[in-house]
Amino acid sequence: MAFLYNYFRRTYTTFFPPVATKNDGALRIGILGAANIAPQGIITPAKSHPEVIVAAVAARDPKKAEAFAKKHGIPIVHKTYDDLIADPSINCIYNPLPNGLHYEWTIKALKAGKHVLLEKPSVSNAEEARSLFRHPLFQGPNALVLLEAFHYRFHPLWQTFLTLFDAKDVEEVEVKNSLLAGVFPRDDIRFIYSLSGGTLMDFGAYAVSSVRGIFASEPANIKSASHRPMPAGFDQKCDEAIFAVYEFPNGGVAKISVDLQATGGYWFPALTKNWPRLKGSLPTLTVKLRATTDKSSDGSEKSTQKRFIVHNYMGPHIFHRIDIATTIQHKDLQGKVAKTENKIEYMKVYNWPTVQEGRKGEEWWSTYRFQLEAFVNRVKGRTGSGVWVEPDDSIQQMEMIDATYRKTGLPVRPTSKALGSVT
Ligand SMILES: NC(=O)C1=CN([C@@H]2O[C@H](COP(=O)(O)OP(=O)(O)OC[C@H]3O[C@@H](n4cnc5c(N)ncnc54)[C@H](OP(=O)(O)O)[C@@H]3O)[C@@H](O)[C@H]2O)C=CC1
Ligand SMILES: O=C1OC[C@@H](O)[C@H](O)[C@H]1O
Repeated sequence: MAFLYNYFRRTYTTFFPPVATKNDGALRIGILGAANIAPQGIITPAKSHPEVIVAAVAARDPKKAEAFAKKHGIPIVHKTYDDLIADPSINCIYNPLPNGLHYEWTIKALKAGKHVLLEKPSVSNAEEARSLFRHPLFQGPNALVLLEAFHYRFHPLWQTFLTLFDAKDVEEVEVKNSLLAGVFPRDDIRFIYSLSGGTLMDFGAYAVSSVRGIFASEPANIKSASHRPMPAGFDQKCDEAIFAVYEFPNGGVAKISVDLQATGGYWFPALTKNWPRLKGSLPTLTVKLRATTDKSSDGSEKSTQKRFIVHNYMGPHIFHRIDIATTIQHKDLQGKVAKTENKIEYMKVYNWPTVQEGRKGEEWWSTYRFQLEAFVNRVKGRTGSGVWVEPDDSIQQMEMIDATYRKTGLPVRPTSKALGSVT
């Protein structure tokens, strides 16, 4: 009972947090577009942050912007994105536009002197990423802050998980992310090539980012990559599902399997193959370490194999669990398995044990709230938890996405025209 009470209390507070009194010097954030993700990504997290005010929004249709502002209590509505960026009362921009517009509007915002919290994936491809993250604007003291919003990385679950093993010992990783068919219509921004859509750019970007984090390196080779195309009549340059196998420099292998329109998996497949599939909807990641062997003085051997399963690494504030499974095999002098022991432990992480500087956070903080804390700390020159998505990390992420698309035979997502003009 106490467990259920705590679960509901924590989850309720995540979505309806206490509203903090705003400090003098609070950052004033403007939102580009009345985006679906904005309430979750910035508006709710900002409520409990004493140093953040969501002060303005602009949308292509001013009426839509007005309605959005009214609903979320945003005081300023600008007629255009350019007006929002030019507003001298705004010092930070949240950019949740479709992927294909990330580059253009982020460069414009930075050039106007604003810090930018940029939705993932940062841009359309590695060419854009190099141009953006290595921009001369970031050189010199008091440089602006730009963060690719890989929110899951900022939650203590992810960072604690990474401390449970040494990256060089990882043998196999498997990431499965799927979403049941119909959640996003097939003409959604996620499936429009000119807006840099594609499953690999969406849920797939988390799969790529997480395996890079687990191996703490970039893949040496893409062994295979394939996709399920969009159905006839929809954008054939977009992947509805993506499957890839990567080989890492330590000899380990990662498999990703990501589907944004999952169907089937029921009894009577011929009748049910088009039914939306709920099973497998929780993003799940499995990590198998290389077995280690200890020899005793009498010549017998003990081999230990560890496996971790992380349930819902993408949204741990709603639910998560790490399963730590250990198999120990005792071998006799002839090398025959004399005894096998299986142990399983479960782990949940909602807090940092300590942070170098600043607030530790609350157990009800969402990934987005932890991310906002880190963003503000960086703008204010504080260390905080120390977690960050470094510029080279964002570039390498896009390099791996591009290489995967090439391997499938699909084109790399298109480079923005702004790359040549708004530099
Ligand atoms: N961090 C996370 O958990 C999530 C991140 N995302 C990321 O956020 C971004 C936006 O996703 P989401 O909020 O779901 O998207 P939306 O469909 O809500 O689109 C976002 C904004 O983009 C503009 N827009 C929409 N369609 C078009 C179009 N055809 N052409 C030009 N502009 C368009 C609209 O701006 P306007 O209001 O001005 O019309 C809209 O408000 C993506 O980069 C996505 O990857 C998405 C979901 C979750
Ligand atoms: O980042 C994301 O996370 C949640 C998903 O619903 C969405 O498609 C994706 O963009």
